[in-house]
Amino acid sequence: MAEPVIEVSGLRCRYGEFEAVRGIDFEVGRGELFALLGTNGAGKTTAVETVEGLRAPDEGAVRVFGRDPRADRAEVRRRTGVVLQDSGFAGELTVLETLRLGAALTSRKSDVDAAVAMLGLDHRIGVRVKGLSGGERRRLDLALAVLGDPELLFLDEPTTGLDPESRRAAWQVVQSLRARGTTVLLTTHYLEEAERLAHRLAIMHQGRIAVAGTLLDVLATQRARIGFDPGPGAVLPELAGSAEFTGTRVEIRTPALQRDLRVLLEWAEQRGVELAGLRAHHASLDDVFHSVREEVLV
Ligand SMILES: Nc1ncnc2c1ncn2[C@@H]1O[C@H](COP(=O)(O)OP(=O)(O)OP(=O)(O)O)[C@@H](O)[C@H]1O
Repeated sequence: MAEPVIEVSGLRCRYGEFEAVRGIDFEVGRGELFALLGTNGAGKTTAVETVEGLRAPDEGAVRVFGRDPRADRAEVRRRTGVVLQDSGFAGELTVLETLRLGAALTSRKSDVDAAVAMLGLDHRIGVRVKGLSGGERRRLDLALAVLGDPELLFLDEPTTGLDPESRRAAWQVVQSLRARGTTVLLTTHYLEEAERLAHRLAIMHQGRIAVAGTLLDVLATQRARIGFDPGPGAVLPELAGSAEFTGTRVEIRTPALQRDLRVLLEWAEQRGVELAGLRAHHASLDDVFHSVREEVLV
């Protein structure tokens, strides 16, 4: 991995007696987009707030740029952008005034025009913030966070509440940040968002990381699926996976997708039959998430 920008080891966080984060480890390398997913109440916000230096670990260690984000808050903050759920700026200010205020508050050299252009807000700069749509507000939040081109960006559920079109527009912005080499820690409830944007991801459940890695690593924790209609009285060949019949259709869950598919295609070829309605695919992130929630992977 590239030089780590975020290092979390053995992190535990408690609220009184309740342990919300129960010993998690992860690293985010320079230029990497790392997505933290999880079931409700899994501990994502608590973990990210600790990385942001907003709360102290009860146990374990957090390093950002090799520093303690609380003890060296000024230095870490100078190199970091944060997208909050709501920027909290006054609704009476225009978009341009808000961005200028944001630029004045960051110690990095900020290019307001570049942020406006990147986020496609050019035609809205004279509009008061209270007159923006939800999607435009989120883009303004993003524009504020990318002022001064931070090395590290925390994106906390950046597309929550957006319609599909605004969500796609926000993804484009995140993709351009990714292309520029900005390191990003993203938390999201949208599996598709993580699937499209993240280099690596982790799924948390009840304070622990249940599964982590590249998308392929994570998908490989679940069996792939092959489904087709074998026709009446068919006896399937021996497969690595297990078959389950529902009506006329058979569903095979297999750890060896390519091998079982080859065996089935050869079998069909020899019998001179079509595998009607054939579908073969790796597990989806949704399958993995479901297994985590059902605690199969914890
Ligand atoms: N201030 C608090 N006092 C007591 N318990 C808290 C506090 N904040 C969070 N918790 C509990 O800690 C656990 C983790 O919460 P956290 O907000 O970190 O999870 P999350 O993964 O971000 O959840 P969600 O996806 O639902 O927003 C939850 O069970 C939550 O109820």
